[in-house]
Amino acid sequence: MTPHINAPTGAFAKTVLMPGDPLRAKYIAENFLENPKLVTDVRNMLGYTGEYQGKPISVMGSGMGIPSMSIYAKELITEYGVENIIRIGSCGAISDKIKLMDVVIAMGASTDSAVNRSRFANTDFAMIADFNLLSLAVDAAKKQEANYHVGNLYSSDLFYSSDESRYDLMEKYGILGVEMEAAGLYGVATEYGAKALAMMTVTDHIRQGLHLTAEERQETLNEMIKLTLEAVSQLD
Ligand SMILES: O=P(O)(O)O[C@H]1O[C@H](CO)[C@@H](O)[C@H]1O
Ligand SMILES: O=c1cc[nH]c(=O)[nH]1
Repeated sequence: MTPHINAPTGAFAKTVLMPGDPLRAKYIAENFLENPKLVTDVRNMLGYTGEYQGKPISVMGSGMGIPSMSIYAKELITEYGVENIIRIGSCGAISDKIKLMDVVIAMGASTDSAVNRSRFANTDFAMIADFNLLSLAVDAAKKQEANYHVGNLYSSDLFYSSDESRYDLMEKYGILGVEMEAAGLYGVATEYGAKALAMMTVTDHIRQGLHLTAEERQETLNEMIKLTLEAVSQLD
């Protein structure tokens, strides 16, 4: 057990899906996994282990922002032997080429957070996804005929930013979506020797001021969840 996770040793599968919202973790466990069992509930950051197509898999909330994600991801890897972490989240798009409900698969993650510079002698380490997880996700997205994009994500410390000009820069540099955890997850996975990927559903269009309804969020997140489960079911 850790200060933040009250599951016994061995309670997590080697692959953990991590949405930001612990209630989304509950929803996924109850609707997509067989025999789901609650394994941790400290601070209501719910985590479950069940099976998908006969293979053990866990799902746990990460909370919002890099600090929260970093605590849980680090403890899952070093204290529970977790090998693969896949963030399944929501993001805001900037470019008109990206539509609401599209799926963004984060080959890389840029950030305004200082955590990765703290790790890497105050220099810029390129935060990238594990190539095998990325390939499996792309294969699953093709098979599912999802509208997907692969590229660079931006993990922002601020959900509410008054600097609108930053979105011009992000668009110029090809950022596909803005969210708040992926660059931290990639940093933790790199530091502690695990594999990571972040998959996002576009729930908001920042420039166009568009937002999915609650019902649309549910349906499109379902598509991403199925796609992710299909991808991780191919892991050894
Ligand atoms: O839907 P989740 O996974 O929480 O992701 C996004 O939503 C939250 C902000 O509303 C942040 O955590 C951001 O990264
Ligand atoms: O961080 C986030 C998440 C969803 N939508 C946004 O605009 N930003």
